[in-house]
Amino acid sequence: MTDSWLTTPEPTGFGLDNLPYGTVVHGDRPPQIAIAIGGHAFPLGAAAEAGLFDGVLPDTGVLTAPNLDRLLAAGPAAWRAVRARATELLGSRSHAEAVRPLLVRLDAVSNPLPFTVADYVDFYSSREHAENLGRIFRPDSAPLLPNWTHLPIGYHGRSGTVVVSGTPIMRPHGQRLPAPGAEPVFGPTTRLDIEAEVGFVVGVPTRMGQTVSVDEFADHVFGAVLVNDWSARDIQAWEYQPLGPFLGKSFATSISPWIVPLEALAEARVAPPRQDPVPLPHLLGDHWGYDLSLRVDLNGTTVSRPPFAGLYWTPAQQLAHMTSNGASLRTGDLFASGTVSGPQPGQRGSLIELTWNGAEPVRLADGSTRGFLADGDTVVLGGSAPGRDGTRIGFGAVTGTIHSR
Ligand SMILES: O=C(O)/C=C/C(=O)CC(=O)CC(=O)O
Ligand SMILES: [Ca+2]
Ligand SMILES: [Mg+2]
Repeated sequence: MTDSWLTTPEPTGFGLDNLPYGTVVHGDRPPQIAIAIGGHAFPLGAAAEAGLFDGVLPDTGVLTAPNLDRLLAAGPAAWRAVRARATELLGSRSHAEAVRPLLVRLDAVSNPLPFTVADYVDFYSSREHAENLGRIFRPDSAPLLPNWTHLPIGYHGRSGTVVVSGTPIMRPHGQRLPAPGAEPVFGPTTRLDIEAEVGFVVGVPTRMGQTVSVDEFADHVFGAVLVNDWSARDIQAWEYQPLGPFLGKSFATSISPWIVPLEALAEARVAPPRQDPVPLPHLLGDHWGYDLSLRVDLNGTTVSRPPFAGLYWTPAQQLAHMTSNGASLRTGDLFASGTVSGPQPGQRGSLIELTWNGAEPVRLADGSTRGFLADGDTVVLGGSAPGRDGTRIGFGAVTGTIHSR
């Protein structure tokens, strides 16, 4: 926040070098897009109507739209132009008089889903996570299947149940085996879990037959959000072979309301991990990882701090792989990294790993323990990245509370 004329009592991670985008509702005004700055939202619809973005984009409707769909589709040149103008408006004191009356405190707005989620893909790119799940689900086989080091494994999820932070999570019902070898029963999951992930939001679409190379990542991807891919482990374990996750993961996936633009993550780029074997050519190019630090809080107790930097497959490789067969992209496609787990036990991004399938429950600050989630539990995922000059780029948070139905 040091460069802005706005000051906030405590660092929010929403400084001038971040400027994440979301959708806000306040008062009687219909939803509009906004940028978060410090403890405030800067509504871009109102700003455009006040003439503050005149001449910045050929189509001002992009800024007065009810969500980010049109800005996502407008592409990198438009993203740069809006960001440059917002940086001027929020960074230079000469604009304070025009901007200040438009600002709304973040605690006075609600955040609808920031964009229309088109398709939703979930990868499986953390080697530590994949090995842990392999050991738990398939104890008699090698932890990694042979394809894992050759391509970013993923599956198509259910975009219609991607919800914004704060949306109540209904405990799913489904089939599970009450004991190994027993007959299946139907009822509420007894193994409700989280998955701490990072999701990337596609702006610029492609035609069918077109592919997106590793080098073209930034031509298509707008930014990143935190993702909690809620998972019912008992339903999953029974249903997943041979076609993969289905109802155990399709009931809800929560995302954080503010999309951090790729440009804000420039300082967070890190070299990708060494890949052995060297991937096939369609997965090679100029690519990088991101040094994002995640945090998982369960009812106010921090239970994990997953590091994103060590992920085996990078977001650019995920996108290249996802389009390598010629499948088209749509504006609003969301592809998530997969659960982020690091090598240390305190860095695991799911309860099934943290508690080793419930056998070693985690202890919370109130003295209670959890193998999996109980009704009434609240999970908050947070995240941040290094910014310029020692500052942090904040992702805000994605929260969800479990309800029975
Ligand atoms: O190994 C399995 O059978 C299942 C793995 C998962 O549940 C992981 C998944 O959804 C992808 C991810 O988040 O990494
Ligand atoms: Ca997942
Ligand atoms: Mg899900």
